[in-house]
Amino acid sequence: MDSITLLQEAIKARAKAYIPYSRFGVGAALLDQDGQVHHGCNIENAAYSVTNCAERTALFSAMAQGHKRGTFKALAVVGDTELPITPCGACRQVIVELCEPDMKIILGNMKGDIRETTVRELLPGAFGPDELKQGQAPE
Ligand SMILES: O=c1ccn([C@H]2C[C@H](O)[C@@H](CO)O2)c(=O)[nH]1
Ligand SMILES: [Zn+2]
Repeated sequence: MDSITLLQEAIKARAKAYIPYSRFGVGAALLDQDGQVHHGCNIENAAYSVTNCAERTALFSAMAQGHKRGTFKALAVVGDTELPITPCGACRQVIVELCEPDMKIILGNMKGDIRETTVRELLPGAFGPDELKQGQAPE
């Protein structure tokens, strides 16, 4: 599936956003290794900080369907921004956790601007699963 098609899926996902507070809809489309697309949208909350972004919704939805860390092929994200949307820090951390460093990230806006990047570029120097040493309790 090409980048434009995945971005079009992200636009479809954006229509499902639950955004009573910000009115700022975001859509995400996650391509898995079987060629299936998992939609994500932002889902806000009256307790604002509990809001889930579109990117995390797509990843968590796919994981809940049984897809595994590191098996995803691409993630497209779209919002009504001046420049292609740029994921928040929390989502970057979750993307690093669940996606390979060289996985493609396609960022877009509603005017058709597109920026392609990678997981590695989105969060350089990330603290990820490889940094955790198991079973070493502090002295
Ligand atoms: O990449 C982004 C940036 C923002 N939002 C959401 C969070 C909140 O609902 C609204 C405004 O920040 O947009 C996303 O879903 N993804
Ligand atoms: Zn986010």
